[in-house]
Amino acid sequence: MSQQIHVAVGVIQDSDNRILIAKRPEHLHQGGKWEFPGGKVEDSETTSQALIRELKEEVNLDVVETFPLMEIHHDYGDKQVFLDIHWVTNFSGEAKGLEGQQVSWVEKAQLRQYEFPEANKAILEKILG
Ligand SMILES: Nc1nc2c([nH]c(=O)n2[C@@H]2O[C@H](COP(=O)(O)OP(=O)(O)OP(=O)(O)O)[C@@H](O)[C@H]2O)c(=O)[nH]1
Ligand SMILES: [Mg+2]
Repeated sequence: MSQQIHVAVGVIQDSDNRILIAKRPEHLHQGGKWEFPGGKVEDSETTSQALIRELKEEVNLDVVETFPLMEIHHDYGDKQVFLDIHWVTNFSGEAKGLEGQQVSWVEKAQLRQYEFPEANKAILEKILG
C-alpha cells in the first residue's frame, strides 16, 4: 500500500456562524468539488504549522487559534489520505481565493447542498450533528 498523505484541514467559522469553503480546481485530485481549506503537511512542520501556512497561502487568513475537531483516514483508491481537521474560530483578515479558486462563506444549514470529496461526509456529520 502506498504512503498516506497527511493533510491539515481547517473548518473556519466566522462570528455569524458561517463556514468557509473553497472549490478545488478541476485539474487537482477530487477537482471541481468543494473543500475545507488546507493542504499537505510537509516533513519539516507540525500539523498546526502546516494549517497556519496553508490558510495564509490559499485563503489569505491569519490563524490565531485552532482546536482539534477530528481525524479521518480515507482511501480513494488512487490516493490514501489522513485528514487532520481543526476548528478555526479565531483568525484575522479577509478570505480571498489566492490560488484563483472560488471561496464562499456558507450558512451551516446550506452546507449539504455542496458537493464535497467522499472523506468529508464524516466532517459534515460532525459539524451539523
Ligand atoms: N484541503 C482539503 N483536502 C481534502 C479535503 N477532503 C479531502 O478528501 N481532501 C484530500 O486531501 C488531499 C489534500 O491535498 P491538497 O491538494 O489540498 O494539498 P495541497 O494544498 O498541499 O496542494 P498541492 O497538491 O499543491 O501540494 C487531496 O487529495 C484532497 O482530495 C478537504 O476538505 N480539504
Ligand atoms: Mg490545498
